[in-house]
Amino acid sequence: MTVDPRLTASSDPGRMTSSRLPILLALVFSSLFPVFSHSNREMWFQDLFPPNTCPINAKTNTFYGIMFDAGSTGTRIHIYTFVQKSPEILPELEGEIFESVKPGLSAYADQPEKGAESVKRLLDMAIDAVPPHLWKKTPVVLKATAGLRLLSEEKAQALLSEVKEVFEESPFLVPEDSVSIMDGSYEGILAWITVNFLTGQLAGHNQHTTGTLDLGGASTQITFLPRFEETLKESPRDFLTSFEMFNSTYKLYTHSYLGFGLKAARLATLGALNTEVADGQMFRSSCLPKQLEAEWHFGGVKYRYGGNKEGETGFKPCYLEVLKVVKGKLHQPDEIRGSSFYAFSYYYDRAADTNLIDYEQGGVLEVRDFERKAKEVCDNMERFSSASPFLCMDLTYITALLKEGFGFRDNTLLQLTKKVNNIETSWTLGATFHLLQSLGITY
Ligand SMILES: Nc1ncnc2c1ncn2[C@@H]1O[C@H](COP(=O)(O)OP(=O)(O)O)[C@@H](O)[C@H]1O
Ligand SMILES: [Ca+2]
Repeated sequence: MTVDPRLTASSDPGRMTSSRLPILLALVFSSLFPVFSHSNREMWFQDLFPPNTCPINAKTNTFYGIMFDAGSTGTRIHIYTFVQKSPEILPELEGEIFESVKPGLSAYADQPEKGAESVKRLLDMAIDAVPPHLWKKTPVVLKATAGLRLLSEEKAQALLSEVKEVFEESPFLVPEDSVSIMDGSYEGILAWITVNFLTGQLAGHNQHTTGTLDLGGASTQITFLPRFEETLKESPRDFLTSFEMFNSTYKLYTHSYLGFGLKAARLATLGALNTEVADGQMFRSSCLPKQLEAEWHFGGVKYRYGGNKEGETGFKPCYLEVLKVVKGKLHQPDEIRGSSFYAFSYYYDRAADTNLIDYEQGGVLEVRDFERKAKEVCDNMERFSSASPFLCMDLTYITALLKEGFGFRDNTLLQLTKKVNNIETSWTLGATFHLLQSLGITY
């Protein structure tokens, strides 16, 4: 029995990452907001927040932002602390408190109150973390991703309105639209903002920004800043989005593929995605251990699945099965073939599960490393039988998605990083910047 290290990592309530990023952030902010100067007292956030809320005479100020990520496999709270030490000094992103619960909201499709309860338990942490005098000024927002996108409108709305009620009963600031399903393209853009902000790339002239790959349970995103005219010309219109943040406009390539997250891909490989599942129906695959027969609940449906008892198993037949799921289904922008990308979520988890990277430190991999590991696991399933029975399928899917789906080269570099300077590399930070910007909150 292997323990998912994420479970231990996230079962530490109130874990405070008190990282300080003063130098880095000062650099980022000062180049993002070149208008800043001591003499005219213009502030870095002048364009970020309306002038009437700029705390020109404020002393040390701490302000908070609470962002919930209602993912398909879990709900996570991110409580960000920002400090404005004096009007002359740039505010710092001081730290983040992070906690998560499983399962995700969509698992409560038929019990929306219970779903909202799981959110409330996380929100109680914010009550402890944020000083009472700041509660009213601290916005709380929840954005749901693919899990809720896949539910019926009615079930999704029932969950969202229960959560809204929890927010409204809390002492925090509840903006309009505080509970919603996020558009897939925002997920990609906001994660891109987070990563490039945390790595200081937004400070320059966008020369060295890094693209991002997110592999969730139900959907997957790819986002990068195109460098070549060709990419802009050849990409489908709705893959290109202009986005304003920190006083700059970014024209990004981004797309969210619904149904191409790791768990949805398992169902697709088994032939069980978007089909009526008959009672007792068995779905078999050459990517699973021969003798396996088991049940799996996903999105409120029970699936029976198993290995190819009589037939083939192993990497080759598995790759062919998985290929059917991705081949020709994704747009392949030429310019990404040779670039490097940040990759998170299940890319990270599966790489860590198979010791391709260190669970805490992350690491840098080439696309071919996933293929090598997929072969090793699929061709020796009995050796990996203590791990998830889906390990072979997952690694093979990741390999096929990267190579045949997006069209990456074998030697494309992937940077797997869970945290930069102790802050989670999640779309939630980008979303919090956007939130603060729209609310004009500074303390
Ligand atoms: N903030 C986070 N920190 C660590 N892991 C995360 C975080 N957000 C998502 N993950 C990982 O992402 C994967 C699932 O994505 P999820 O967000 O639940 O699905 P989706 O994005 O499709 O709604 C899991 O591997 C989960 O552990
Ligand atoms: Ca996600």
